[in-house]
Order: sequence, then structure tokens, then C-alpha cells
Amino acid sequence: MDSSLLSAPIASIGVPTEIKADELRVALTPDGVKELVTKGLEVRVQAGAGAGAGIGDEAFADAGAKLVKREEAWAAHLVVKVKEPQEEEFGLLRQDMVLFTYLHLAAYPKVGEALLNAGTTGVGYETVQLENGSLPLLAPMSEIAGRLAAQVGAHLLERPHGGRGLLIGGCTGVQPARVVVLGAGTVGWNAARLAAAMDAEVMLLDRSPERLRSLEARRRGRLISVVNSRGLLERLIPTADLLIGAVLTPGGRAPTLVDEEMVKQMKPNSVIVDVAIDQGGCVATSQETTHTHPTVTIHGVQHYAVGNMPGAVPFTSTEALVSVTLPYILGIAGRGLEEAVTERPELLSGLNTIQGSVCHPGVAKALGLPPRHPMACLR
Ligand SMILES: NC(=O)C1=CN([C@@H]2O[C@H](COP(=O)(O)OP(=O)(O)OC[C@H]3O[C@@H](n4cnc5c(N)ncnc54)[C@H](O)[C@@H]3O)[C@@H](O)[C@H]2O)C=CC1
Ligand SMILES: CC(=O)C(=O)O
Repeated sequence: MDSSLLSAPIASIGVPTEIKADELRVALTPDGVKELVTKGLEVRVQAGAGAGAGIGDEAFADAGAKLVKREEAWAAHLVVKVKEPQEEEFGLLRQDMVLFTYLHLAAYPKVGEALLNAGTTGVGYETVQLENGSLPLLAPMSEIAGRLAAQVGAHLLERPHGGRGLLIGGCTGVQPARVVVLGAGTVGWNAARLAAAMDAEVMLLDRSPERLRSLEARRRGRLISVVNSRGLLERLIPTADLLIGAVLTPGGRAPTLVDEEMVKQMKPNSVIVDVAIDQGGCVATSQETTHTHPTVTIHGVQHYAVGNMPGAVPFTSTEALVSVTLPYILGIAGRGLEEAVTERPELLSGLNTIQGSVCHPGVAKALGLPPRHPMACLR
């Protein structure tokens, strides 16, 4: 095993064009490129990679990037992306490469297998976790996805979009829609507060009373927070017009809080937005959809489960993503992965695979493989 890649600075950074369905974000902005190039690093951007986010090749070139073909971007020793590698990209994975991107291996075990077979070191944005439990590289996309969940849900409740024909906030003298949000983390809170701002009646559920207490002072409108239980879900879900799934166990598969029987009890043409689909989804009947074909109707309920929701707003989400990933990219490339982990210990939990081993306990459990301690893999 060649461990020099992990202990030495990485001189070349590649930014390929995203190829997941309807994914329009790009992993670096021209300002981000400039920061890296100023530090003496080489940044190779695939020509056209920024088009979806409104960033032209010229802007990248002016910032100091080399515009290259796909294979050259992937040939870099640090490849930064937005989404997990797609099957067409599996052949481009190598051992002498650190891949820094959203991986969501619990939901995409084939990607895990490909990384392990190739011996690629995969650092997942979504499992980089600070000591206080927060997820700094997931948070901005969760903010965006939460807000989108309320917007999309409101839209899907309208009759021409397949919904029951409800205005989410009702109107004077007429009851608003009832929105049930499962999980009061970043996605859940943002979805709930936007739905409440649209005058919906919102029930926000979480297993953690402490989390709900921390939100108390910020609660506005018709927003009620409750600690969830199976019995409560059984009573509440049949009353929901819009159900939003937003629970997470970092690295692991999302718990199935809503089984098929509960879905059958929902009102005809009600809506489920399962944001947690990128970790497998928290509704038994959810299956991943795309922005082009965003919904499927199962038991009379519209299911929206797009795995890359922020991809719909690439102008907003590219900036937001790079604002949090850039310091880590600088650290990994400028000082090497080992030293970057020492400087920013939260990176340790970002390590999902290292040269053929799984090294995140949640990911390992989801993949049914034994975890190795990341420090043991690094050294
Ligand atoms: N589909 C998409 O495009 C996107 C999906 N996401 C996903 O949304 C999900 C939520 O993300 P965040 O809000 O950032 O996570 P978070 O960690 O901020 O919040 C998750 C919440 O779920 C709660 N929870 C966990 N298990 C629970 C259970 N059994 N019952 C009730 N509550 C439970 C936790 O207490 C926590 O408050 C994740 O799967 C994330 O990957 C995030 C962004 C975009
Ligand atoms: C977090 C995630 O899955 C996304 O931004 O696409």
C-alpha cells in the first residue's frame, strides 16, 4: 500500500463535471480556485464543469485553473466533487487518490464497493462531525434542502401538481394544511420554520427533547414541537397533508419511522417529501427520484425523494458548499491528509474508506463490514 499519498501534501486537485441526474452544482468556484492556486497548488477543472451553476470556463481560467478533459481532472491526486461517483465513473477510481465529496455510502453500497475495490481513500462531506455533534459540511445543503422541502411540498399540494388541492397556509376562515416534520435537525428546522412562515400548521418531531428545547425560543407561527414515539406517529400521520422526512444517524442508514401501513392510512393525494433519501429514506415506500421525474404515487400518496435537492438551485448551493469545504480542501492538499486530520480532528469522522478498509463505524454497519480505526489506516 502506498501511504505517501496520505502523509504528503497533494499538489494536484481535480474538479470533474458532475454527472448525477440533474446535478448542476460544481465543487469549486473561481474564488476557491484562486485561494488554492495562490498557495501554489495546481487546480484542474473539467471544461464546462461550472456551466450549470452559471460559471464559465473563462472565469475558472482567469482564476488560475487549468481547463482539462474529464480524465485529466480525475487523474489528480485529490479529486473534489459534489455527489457520489456514478457507475460510469467507477473505472476512474484509483488507490493513489483522495476523493472528497458527498458519499452517502449507506444508501449507495455499490459506491462503497467500488471505492474499496479500487483502494480509494474516500472522505465524505456528510460525516465530517465536530465535537458538539454538528455536521459542518452537510449543514448548508441541509438548510437549502429543508427550505426546498417546504416549497416543493406546498407546490405538490396544489391540484394541478397532483395534490389534494390545498393552499398550504389556507386563507381567512379556512384551515391551513397540516405539515408533519420528522427530525428537528437542520433540514427539519428549516422546513418547519418555512412551512410555518407560509401559515401552515406544523408539527415538528424529534427523538431528542434537548434538540427541541434548543429551538423553543425561535419557534414562530403555528409550530408545535413534540418528542416522537411510534404511537404518536400512528395517530399523527393519517392527519398529515404534507409529511417531511428529515432524520439522520450520521453515516448510517436512516431509520424507517414510517412503515407501509402508515402510508396507506394517509389521505388521498397527500404528499411525502423524504429528504433523508440520501441515507436510504425514513419512509418505507420511498424510492429515489430525480428533479426531472420528482414524484411517484404509491397508495395514493405522492412521494418526492430527490437525492440531490440542492442541485435544483446550483447558484445558491455551489457558493454555500464551497464556503464550507474550501478550508478542508486547502488543509488536505496543502498539508496532506494525516496532518489535516491532526489540525482539524473533525476530518477523522469524514474518513469513510482508506485504501481498501471502511473506517467509519456507521458506514461499516450499514455496509455489513468490519470497521477499522481511521488512525490505524492512516499510519
Ligand atoms: N435529499 C437531499 O438532497 C438532501 C438530504 N439531506 C439529508 O437530510 C437528512 C437530515 O439532515 P440534517 O437535518 O442535516 O441532520 P441533523 O443531524 O441536523 O438532524 C437529524 C435529526 O434527526 C433526529 N433523529 C434521528 N433519529 C431519529 C428518530 N429515530 N426519531 C426522531 N428523530 C430522530 C436527530 O435527533 C436530529 O435532530 C440527512 O439524511 C441528510 O443527508 C440533506 C441535504 C440534502
Ligand atoms: C447533502 C446532499 O446529499 C446533497 O447536497 O446533495
